[in-house]
Amino acid sequence: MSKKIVILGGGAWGTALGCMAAQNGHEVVLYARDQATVDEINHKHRNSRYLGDIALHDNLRATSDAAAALDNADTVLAVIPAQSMAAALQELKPLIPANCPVVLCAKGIERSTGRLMSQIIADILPDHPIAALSGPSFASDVARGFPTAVTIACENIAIADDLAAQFSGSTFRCYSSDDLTGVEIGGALKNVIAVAAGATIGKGLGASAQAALVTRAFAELRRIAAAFGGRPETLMGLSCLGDLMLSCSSPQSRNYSYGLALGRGEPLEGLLLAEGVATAPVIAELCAQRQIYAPVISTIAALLNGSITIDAAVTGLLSRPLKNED
Ligand SMILES: NC(=O)C1=CN([C@@H]2O[C@H](COP(=O)(O)OP(=O)(O)OC[C@H]3O[C@@H](n4cnc5c(N)ncnc54)[C@H](OP(=O)(O)O)[C@@H]3O)[C@@H](O)[C@H]2O)C=CC1
Ligand SMILES: O=C(CO)COP(=O)(O)O
Repeated sequence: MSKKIVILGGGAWGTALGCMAAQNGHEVVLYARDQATVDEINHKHRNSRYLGDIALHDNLRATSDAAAALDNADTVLAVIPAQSMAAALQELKPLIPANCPVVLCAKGIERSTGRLMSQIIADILPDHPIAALSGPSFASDVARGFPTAVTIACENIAIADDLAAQFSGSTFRCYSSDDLTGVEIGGALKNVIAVAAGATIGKGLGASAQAALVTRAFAELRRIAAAFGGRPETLMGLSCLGDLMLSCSSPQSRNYSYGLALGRGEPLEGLLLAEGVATAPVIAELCAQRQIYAPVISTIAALLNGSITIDAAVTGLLSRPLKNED
């Protein structure tokens, strides 16, 4: 059944998800604060600032009027970067219709508080069903209609199933899960590992070191997810393992590209926002507070704050004594 889907955020991922939802026959309104982006989407079916010359779906409409966008929304997708999510939702809160599910599409943890995105929603919009959409999916692939699969998680599985049905189409497949925390942890933490994978390759340490690092990190992410109340097996799916495969190997990933530049000793200014860089120290701190054994994350945090070199980080990690499933 056709729904009114409202996308908050006119960047690469919001625009791509808007195209996908329009392709599925929904009425889609994208809220972007930048009027030039709105005009370009409505008149030229492009978002050149974020998606180059990719032709957008004809039925994707945009507006900078948040009240008009959110009026009678059935489902809201929050596609604003993690560090800006709380401020944006606080501002838009009075406009979001009661009981309307909010689907989090950002991957990250709030740096200033250590909150997962779902904790932000629970604090700001406590009466709304919360879901997360996550998995291996580059915006440009989805906007072009390339085949993609993701997970949609909500603690109420009936809502997750309903959302998965709303967004699944001929080129975009959604699997449902009731493990919101597990899905969120996988999506947020893979960004950190992608930076490290890129740095390993950029430094010329080889694909074998990259594979060892990512595999050890994956074991660690499963432990961290369990400590936060998620199910380790959830991380075997698209939202963690799938996204590690994508983000730890492709220069299309901002996080991997940031790591490549770091490893090569290239200038980092001007690179696109790499969420893993913001997230690594927060996760390391949260793990330390909860006494979670997280050598990979803490080593990456130390690398990013400049207190150790990449060689020391990679060789140090690979020579640590083994513990449990490491
Ligand atoms: N790009 C991708 O391939 C994928 C991205 N994601 C996740 O999606 C999230 C967003 O990424 P992406 O779309 O690529 O980021 P972009 O940098 O492309 O776009 C971010 C958008 O958010 C808008 N924005 C920022 N702050 C606010 C605010 N306070 N109110 C309203 N709008 C705001 C920006 O507006 P303005 O243009 O005016 O600055 C911009 O349009 C990230 O968490 C990322 O991890 C997930 C899967 C794939
Ligand atoms: O999450 C993504 C793909 O699944 C996008 O990754 P980056 O943020 O590293 O570009």
